[in-house]
Amino acid sequence: MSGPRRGTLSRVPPLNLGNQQPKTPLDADQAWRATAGRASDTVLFFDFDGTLAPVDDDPTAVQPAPKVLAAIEALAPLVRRVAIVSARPVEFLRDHLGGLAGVDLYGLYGLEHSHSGGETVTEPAALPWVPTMQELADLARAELPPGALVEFKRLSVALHWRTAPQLREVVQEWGEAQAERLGLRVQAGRMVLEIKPPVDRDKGMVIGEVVRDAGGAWYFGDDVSDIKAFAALRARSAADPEFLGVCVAVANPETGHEVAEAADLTIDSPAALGDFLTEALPRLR
Ligand SMILES: O=P(O)(O)OC[C@H]1O[C@H](O[C@H]2O[C@H](CO)[C@@H](O)[C@H](O)[C@H]2O)[C@H](O)[C@@H](O)[C@@H]1O
Repeated sequence: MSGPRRGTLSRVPPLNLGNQQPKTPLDADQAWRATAGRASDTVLFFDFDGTLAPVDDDPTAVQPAPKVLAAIEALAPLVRRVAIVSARPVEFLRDHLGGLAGVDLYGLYGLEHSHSGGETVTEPAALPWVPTMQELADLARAELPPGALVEFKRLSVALHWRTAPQLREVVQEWGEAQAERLGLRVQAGRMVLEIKPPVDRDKGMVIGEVVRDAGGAWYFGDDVSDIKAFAALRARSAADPEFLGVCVAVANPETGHEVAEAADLTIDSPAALGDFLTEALPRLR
């Protein structure tokens, strides 16, 4: 198994929000020990793609890595809350988490949520944008060259070039021009450009709200959108030195460097995360 390693410290701060506050000075062992003393007051957050599930060419074919779901299910009763925070719709998360109980789901960067198996609630300000997103997906399918993959997610459209990397520039330019034309927002990701409604909601805002009265939190993520979540934990720690925020990057060849720079620890892969969480379990019991 590949264990966690310290994030690399950079002399020149990278251009992201995650490095604006000091990192936690603890290694993984110390961080779990500190968490054990406040487990019932700690929230565990996980991104989905690239964190719980290894990347696949086909976004519909992904599955969580072995051990990950069993470890999360066993951790859930030991901590205050477990939450999955993803760009995927809540329905997709529910279908791909194998009936995981007692876990909160935040989909579409927080535009949707479902608490502990409850109904899915959509941010009302986003709903009027559904027809625009549908039209955008149809237009993308008609206008983008073969090889670009268009993923319609009701309240966002993801334009993928993983299986046709030569199309990166064409897809990005097309997506950015459409976002400007329609007054939408873009979010970069791993070989993907995501186009979203102009509604103020991101992973950082979700995390900021959930940890407001928590004593600690861990966030595991692999992509640039997860850096906003790291920043929310940094901000919470800065406001309250008693709060323990631990930011963990899951390594990858695309966004890995930037995310690791913003994190306290780096884990090699979703499979290694399964081992990491399994080994943490007895420490919280
Ligand atoms: O917030 P996340 O849960 O990390 O979602 C981010 C994006 O994940 C998916 O795309 C990524 O994973 C795909 C499957 O492994 C891969 O083919 C693609 O290249 C990656 O960008 C998802 O399809 C997107 O909608 C999410 O925005």
